Amino acid sequence: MFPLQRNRRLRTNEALRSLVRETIVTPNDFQAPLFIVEGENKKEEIASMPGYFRYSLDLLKAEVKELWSLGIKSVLLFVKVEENLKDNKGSEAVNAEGLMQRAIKTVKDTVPEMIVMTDVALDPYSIYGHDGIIENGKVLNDESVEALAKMALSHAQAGADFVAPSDMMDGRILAMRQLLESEGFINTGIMSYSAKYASAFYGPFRDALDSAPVDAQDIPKDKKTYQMDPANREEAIKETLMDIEEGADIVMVKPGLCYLDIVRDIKNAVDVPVAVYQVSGEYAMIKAAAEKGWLDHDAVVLEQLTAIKRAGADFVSTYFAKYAAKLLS
Ligand SMILES: NCc1[nH]cc(CCC(=O)O)c1CC(=O)O
Ligand SMILES: [Mg+2]
Repeated sequence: MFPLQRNRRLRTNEALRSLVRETIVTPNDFQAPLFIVEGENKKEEIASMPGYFRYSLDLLKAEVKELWSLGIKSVLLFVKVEENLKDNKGSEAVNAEGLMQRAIKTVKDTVPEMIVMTDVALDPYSIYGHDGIIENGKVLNDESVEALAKMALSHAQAGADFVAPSDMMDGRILAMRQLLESEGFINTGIMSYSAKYASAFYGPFRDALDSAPVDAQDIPKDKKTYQMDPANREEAIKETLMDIEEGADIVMVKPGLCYLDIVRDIKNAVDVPVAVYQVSGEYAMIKAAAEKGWLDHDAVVLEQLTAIKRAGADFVSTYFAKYAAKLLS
């Protein structure tokens, strides 16, 4: 007797494998997060993210040109805010001459076609390292939403193509959409971090921006009252459907690898593009294991990006964007 199906036949050689391959990853699938710092001629490596840097605006230009030349068509901007500019309300976030607002203009002036998305959350601007305003030991929802909507408007005014609220307050997408519409920014999109988990994988990011929740009395030690419980699945669909109803153009699942079941659930449930954020801790894990010689760095990078896309991501925000684009070229 012979086997009725010889599945190995389709795996005989690379030509055949590539013919029947279900998921192809290209630089079109990547969005590059960028960390920006005040000053000149600065390219600072982030200790817990080897090979990843914070750039001052002058050096940002060359980086953005290189990304574009490699086929990466979108960036997601984050700023490291000077300590003396931080307060509880994130007042600096709406400064028309602030670092973010100048960064948006710098990117658009350098490569006008580059799609610029901006992180909207108060944590880099907050003396307490929280995404919203704090009062009596609690993160206020509605007051924070009001501040976040103004922040989004300020980014739109500076020229952002999309704002990307990462704060997980309730009702912020509706508030942002309404404010943007009423101010004439009808074409500014919203990419909502709609299913964002209270994950331990954000540590290196908080090092990069010096934005971790501070350890002080009456300040919440973590973000569990607004970011989602990693144990929850159904809730991710509820959160995401609500954000779409409120006006989100793109929804996001974050982090990536531990949440690919959520990615597939959401891909099946919605008819808008689904983004996935492969976060800083995921980057750091691969770097650390590769540094020790325990994993094949390049193979693992491509395998993870392929897996995220296979799970249902329409694109991936990834610190490997530039590197993987080079690998693929
Ligand atoms: N709200 C800000 C924000 N936007 C993206 C990340 C994490 C990204 C990463 O780890 O790569 C965070 C940190 C956090 O929520 O604490
Ligand atoms: Mg929500």
